[in-house]
Amino acid sequence: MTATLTPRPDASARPARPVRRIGLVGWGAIGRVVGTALAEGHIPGAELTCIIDNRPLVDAPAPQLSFEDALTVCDLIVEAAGQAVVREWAERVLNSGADLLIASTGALVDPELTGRLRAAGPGRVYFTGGAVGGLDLLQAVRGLGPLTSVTLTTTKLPATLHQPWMDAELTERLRTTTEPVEVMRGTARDVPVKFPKSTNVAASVALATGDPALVQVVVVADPAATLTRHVIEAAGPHGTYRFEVAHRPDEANPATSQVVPHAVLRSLGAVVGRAGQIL
Ligand SMILES: NC(=O)C1=CN([C@@H]2O[C@H](COP(=O)(O)OP(=O)(O)OC[C@H]3O[C@@H](n4cnc5c(N)ncnc54)[C@H](OP(=O)(O)O)[C@@H]3O)[C@@H](O)[C@H]2O)C=CC1
Ligand SMILES: O=C([O-])CC(=O)C(=O)O
Repeated sequence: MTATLTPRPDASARPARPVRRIGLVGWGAIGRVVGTALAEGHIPGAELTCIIDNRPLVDAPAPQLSFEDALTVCDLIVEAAGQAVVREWAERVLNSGADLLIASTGALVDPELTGRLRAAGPGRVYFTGGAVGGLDLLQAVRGLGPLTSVTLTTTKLPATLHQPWMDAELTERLRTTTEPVEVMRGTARDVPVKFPKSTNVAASVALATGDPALVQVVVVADPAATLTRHVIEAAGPHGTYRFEVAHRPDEANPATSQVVPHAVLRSLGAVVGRAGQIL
């Protein structure tokens, strides 16, 4: 085929990419590490413009703003606060024109919300792989056709899995067990809602593999789990896949693995990346 193609404008004539103005939601286990790294200039092309958090902050390296005010000054919001924030704010962020990077992926198993987010804009929505790996490969495998089975087994310290909806017997079992206890078995549609601060990974696997109902999730409380474990096993006509990670939990918030803020920074680096980096 022959075609007459217009030459690309000279690079020097193109405007330089503006530094992205980041609004960080959540100054907790994830947010403090992300915000400190941003304030120290570790992510080329991104500056920490403001922080949004429920509590008054005394030690923050950027001004604390309300969500409404943040949307008037930021062009990329990084969510590290919780699923409720995604439900309440994601659509407004995108409609304001800002992009959104989500850590609390569990909110995204709700098809009504994801439908609204797909229709919103001009902002774009991104999610971080967070505590699990292999998602890029699982996304690529979908190009070959659907997977036939996906399982995630998450094992954590019992205290990080206790939930207000649990009955007295299960609560006591989690408090006293000396052995692993299976606390829930379900799909990625159901599990992240039941453990909103500790099984977002199930939703992340579902986002990568394309169907929350296909992802079988087993949640295990193990008093010996000084490392948090996530095992993803998937199979389809084109191959079989297994990814296993074991993370040291954050000291202040052991529901969250220490690696997660660094996964957020890695995702952010890819979104805002500059010439001079291999992305
Ligand atoms: N994708 C993944 O692999 C992972 C995702 N996550 C997600 O990230 C979230 C944050 O994790 P982590 O940093 O460990 O949690 P933390 O509880 O340590 O910190 C969350 C911070 O956000 C604040 N916050 C909560 N709701 C709001 C709100 N509506 N507006 C402003 N601030 C708010 C909290 O304040 P307060 O305490 O007053 O509510 C707290 O300061 C988790 O809830 C989970 O959903 C976590 C781990 C892994
Ligand atoms: O940090 C982790 O290991 C996983 C986690 O809390 C989550 O997925 O919500």
